Amino acid sequence: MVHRTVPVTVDGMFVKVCGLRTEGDVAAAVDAGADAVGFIFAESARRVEVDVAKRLVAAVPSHVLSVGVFAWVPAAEAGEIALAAGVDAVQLHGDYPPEAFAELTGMRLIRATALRDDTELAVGAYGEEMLLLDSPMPGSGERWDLGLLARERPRGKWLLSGGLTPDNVAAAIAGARPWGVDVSSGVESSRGVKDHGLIREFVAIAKEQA
Ligand SMILES: O=C(O)c1ccccc1N[C@@H]1O[C@H](COP(=O)(O)O)[C@@H](O)[C@H]1O
Repeated sequence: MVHRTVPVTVDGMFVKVCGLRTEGDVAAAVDAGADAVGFIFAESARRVEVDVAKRLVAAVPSHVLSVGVFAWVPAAEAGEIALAAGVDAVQLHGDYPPEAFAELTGMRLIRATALRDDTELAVGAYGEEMLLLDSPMPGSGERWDLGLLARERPRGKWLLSGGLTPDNVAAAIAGARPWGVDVSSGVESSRGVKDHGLIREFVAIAKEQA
């Protein structure tokens, strides 16, 4: 645990809104009913510095999970930044082996990966609390072939992500049947700039699908 122990109590579909950069973004996501909010520490137009993230995390109520998002950095480095920012959980994107997750024992973890033939689909296999299936280009707004889930799909706390929008999230949930969804690009007016109306719309539609 990084910041505080927040049991994830979910009302219907778990919804994470990611890439928040301002207090207004946090308020919009929380007021909309998001279960989790994400702050990007990876190379991105959405990246926030640790001191900014710390301020934003302080504005997240205790019933909402705050998540630090990292990509292809050493796990220990991600853990240090997460601790400094005070987020509740660490989301790791990349081909991290189980040993990398083991370095973060005690933290709440989200294992983020694109779906490939050899992807471990058992949620918790690497010690993670949630599994996130995303497009091969995280944060790009690109969709991926949900038909790949026909062969095998995860069970339990897994999140669908990659190119979701208010217009396509209902169909995506119906097809993939995830435990939760995660969005960034699809609730923006331009890259890195959140549209609060789209956040409200996305969360409301996703929550209706449970
Ligand atoms: O949002 C980013 O820029 C980003 C950068 C590096 C790793 C992950 C990133 N975001 C994650 O991507 C999905 C959202 O994807 P989309 O924009 O909705 O297609 C979400 O899991 C973010 O945490």
